[in-house]
Amino acid sequence: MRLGVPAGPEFGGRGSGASRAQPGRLAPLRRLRSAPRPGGSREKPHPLPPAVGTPRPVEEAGRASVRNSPRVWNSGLQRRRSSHSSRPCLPVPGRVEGGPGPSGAFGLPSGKVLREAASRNLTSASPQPEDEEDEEPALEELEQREVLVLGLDGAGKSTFLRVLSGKPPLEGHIPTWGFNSVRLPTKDFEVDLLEIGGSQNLRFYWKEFVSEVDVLVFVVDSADRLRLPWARQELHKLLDKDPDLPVVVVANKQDLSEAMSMGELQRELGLQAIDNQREVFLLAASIAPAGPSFEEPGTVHIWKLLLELLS
Ligand SMILES: Nc1nc2c(ncn2[C@@H]2O[C@H](COP(=O)(O)OP(=O)(O)OP(=O)(O)O)[C@@H](O)[C@H]2O)c(=O)[nH]1
Ligand SMILES: [Mg+2]
Repeated sequence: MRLGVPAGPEFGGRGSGASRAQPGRLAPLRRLRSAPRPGGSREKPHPLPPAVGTPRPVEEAGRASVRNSPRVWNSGLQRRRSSHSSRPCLPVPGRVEGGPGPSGAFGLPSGKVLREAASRNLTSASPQPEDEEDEEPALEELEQREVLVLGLDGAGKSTFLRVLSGKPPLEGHIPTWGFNSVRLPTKDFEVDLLEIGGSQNLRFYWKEFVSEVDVLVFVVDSADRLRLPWARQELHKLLDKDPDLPVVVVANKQDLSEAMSMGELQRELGLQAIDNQREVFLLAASIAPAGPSFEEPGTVHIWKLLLELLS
């Protein structure tokens, strides 16, 4: 088994990968396939035409629109992706950070549903009739990339989405009871990031979505030693579900003194054992360090890697 990229300076690492990387930097990691997937072996779920409209540079991601939890349903989804036909709606209260109040069940979004909601500037959407499928709104023309953000509750997923979209982290942990999404434009495409809450009753739904996205980001609380075995178990369930999906494991909360080293995390998460054909990265991060100021958001390097993988 090849243990990928040594921790070079460009990744903010310090050598063997056994030491803790600097918070906020890309950490020693393991890349098992040298080239990013340039639309290669894994078929894009939405082979859409090239982006239209005014391209915006990646650096402007902070100004991206944030769509907090549009209430959407799965209507129309089944027609594009057959595997969606069995996708369940989340039988959970609809309260999501910044989103509408509790009422009824959520159907989790995928790119198409998110695009529909965004194009209509909706925070909630009703089921769409079948014959609207052919009417593609302007936003539908934009090329999309989809990233699923998972991890145990409290790992930092919502914080990641907030910081990426230029918002300050929230004080304390406000659990996501359904999903949470953000769309970030780049000059070449738009990136939809979808968080599904990490509480135990929501983890069941994670696997329904891994085959629908381009990259999986799995956020781990590096200081949560006790629950690491659960994180490992959930991560490997997802890996088993889609053997080709590139995975970025974010070892978050590296600012905490009790945070595990990258070597330890690599071992405890069982990353060495992962199939050589898969792209797997382990990145150290402090997405929202508890201490005073920090120079750059802890998301910068994660975002750069995502862009590389999605290009
Ligand atoms: N010390 C420290 N705390 C962090 C960091 N990132 C996030 N947090 C905190 O971790 C807590 C949980 O963050 P969330 O983003 O809400 O966690 P989540 O993964 O979305 O959790 P669920 O929605 O319940 O699945 C919050 O209090 C954050 O401020 C970090 O890098 N360092
Ligand atoms: Mg959350």
